[in-house]
Amino acid sequence: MTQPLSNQETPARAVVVAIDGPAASGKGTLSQRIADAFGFAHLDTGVLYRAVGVSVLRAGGDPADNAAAARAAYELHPEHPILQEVALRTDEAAQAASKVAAVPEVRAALLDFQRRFATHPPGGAPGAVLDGRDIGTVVCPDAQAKLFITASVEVRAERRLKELQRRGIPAISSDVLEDMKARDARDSQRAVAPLRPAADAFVLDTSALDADQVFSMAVAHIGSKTGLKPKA
Ligand SMILES: Nc1ncnc2c1ncn2[C@@H]1O[C@H](COP(=O)(O)OP(=O)(O)OP(=O)(O)O)[C@@H](O)[C@H]1O
Ligand SMILES: Nc1ccn([C@@H]2O[C@H](COP(=O)(O)O)[C@@H](O)[C@H]2O)c(=O)n1
Repeated sequence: MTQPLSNQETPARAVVVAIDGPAASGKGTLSQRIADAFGFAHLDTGVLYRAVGVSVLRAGGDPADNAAAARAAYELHPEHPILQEVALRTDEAAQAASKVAAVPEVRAALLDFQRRFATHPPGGAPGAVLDGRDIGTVVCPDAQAKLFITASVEVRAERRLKELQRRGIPAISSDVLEDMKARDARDSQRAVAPLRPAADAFVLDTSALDADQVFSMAVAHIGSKTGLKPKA
């Protein structure tokens, strides 16, 4: 992936909040709320892997083919229209993403863009929230605050099922659960940048917490690490 077009440079060191966790744990919802509350920029890094996976599928390739995946990753750039497509939200895209994500060359190709987003948040924002699988461990190991958001696989599958139903997408409960287990296994067992909490991450099991409770606990943790409070 090539470098982003020049955004306003940020003079002071940007605050970086790393939020990792498995699929449908709620990290995307939390990350956007944290970014809005603190006036930070937000990068959903899963979108990058989804875009690479979908590009390979569209080219008629196999997402598990290292060369095809690496090629698609190097061709991706921050202004690429595929990054805005709703097609990235499908389960097919998620499964393809988790296959290309196991390819070391893909991860290497996407690394600079993610790091530059963290150090130079777009629009001159004073900080950045990045969510994914390896933000606290690999992409931004020096992030000031790291959270690992998780929940039981059954709870996560139920949340995803409800989300699909809300969006009018037909889905079968047992299929959603099996797909989530398969993705969890691929993401946590791969050799490169596997899904796991950083040693210094605040691990939050949200199985019995609603989104507001998770937000409050995350704000308190970020405050304790950075001294920052959300904007009024
Ligand atoms: N604490 C929570 N309690 C109940 N539902 C939640 C909670 N947090 C998020 N959700 C809902 O769960 C679903 C998944 O959340 P979200 O998309 O934020 O997860 P995610 O970890 O970013 O998933 P993915 O990695 O697949 O992108 C959404 O429908 C969201 O509204
Ligand atoms: N930092 C990341 C982010 C994502 N992945 C892979 O992409 C898949 C889709 O991610 P979502 O967050 O959109 O669900 C995910 O299953 C991972 O395989 C990654 O490896 N690293």
